[in-house]
Amino acid sequence: MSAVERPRPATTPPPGAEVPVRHPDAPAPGVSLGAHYDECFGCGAGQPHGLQLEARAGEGVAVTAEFTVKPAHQGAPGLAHGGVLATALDETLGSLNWLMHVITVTGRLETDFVRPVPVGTTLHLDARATARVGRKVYCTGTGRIGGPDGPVAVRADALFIEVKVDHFIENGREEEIRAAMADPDQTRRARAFEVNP
Ligand SMILES: CCCCC/C=C\C/C=C\C/C=C\C/C=C\CCCC(=O)SCCNC(=O)CCNC(=O)[C@H](O)C(C)(C)COP(=O)(O)OP(=O)(O)OC[C@H]1O[C@@H](n2cnc3c(N)ncnc32)[C@H](O)[C@@H]1OP(=O)(O)O
Repeated sequence: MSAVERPRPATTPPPGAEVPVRHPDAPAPGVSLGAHYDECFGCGAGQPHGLQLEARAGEGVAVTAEFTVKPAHQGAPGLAHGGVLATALDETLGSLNWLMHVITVTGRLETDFVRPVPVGTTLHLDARATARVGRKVYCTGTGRIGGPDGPVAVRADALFIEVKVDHFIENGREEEIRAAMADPDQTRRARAFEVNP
């Protein structure tokens, strides 16, 4: 099959896709984004074994983040589990929502594991949105070890799909949805994504 006939990978934007736009009210570069949900396994402080990943706004539609691998994140002895590293990328890519003021969920996440990541390592992550087509946001990210300019240990290309807050209200377990809706701070955070003039 020639390159022309081969189907385009789902994470590769089609020609003519829109360039993602930074929302005018997006947090300034360097500002910490905080957790979108306190119980989130990726970023919430309420999950002791979670990643507790901390993301900051970057320039344009980009973010940076750090995550330190804990003993609870092992796959092989002394090494991070690949699924945990994919979660770190997923969470960092998901944080791009704050920059565009949209709510998106992961549709597809393609991850390359390039180097093993030992327990105790701080993974320096970055992500940027590369294209938008309708509800689809194309994005890419890397995780480096030894510093923000260190070698790449993991990388991912992803396709996120825009949803409304109802996506969570209709699909989440009632107990947690009720608690989230009763929490004014949570409602404020969800609104910050949805207001998109
Ligand atoms: C007040 C209470 C509220 C509390 C809420 C709290 C906070 C909310 C705020 C923010 C939270 C949001 C994000 C958090 C950030 C980071 C966390 C990490 C991110 C995640 O971890 S998030 C969890 C994992 N994620 C899922 O749980 C998704 C499960 N899934 C679905 O819910 C559906 O599947 C959905 C909605 C994705 C699509 O469903 P749908 O019916 O709406 O739309 P449809 O299928 O028509 O797709 C439309 C176009 O996307 C293309 N498309 C879709 N899926 C594709 C795929 N997989 N590959 C290639 N293309 C795909 C189609 O081909 C079509 O393309 P086209 O338009 O070109 O035809």
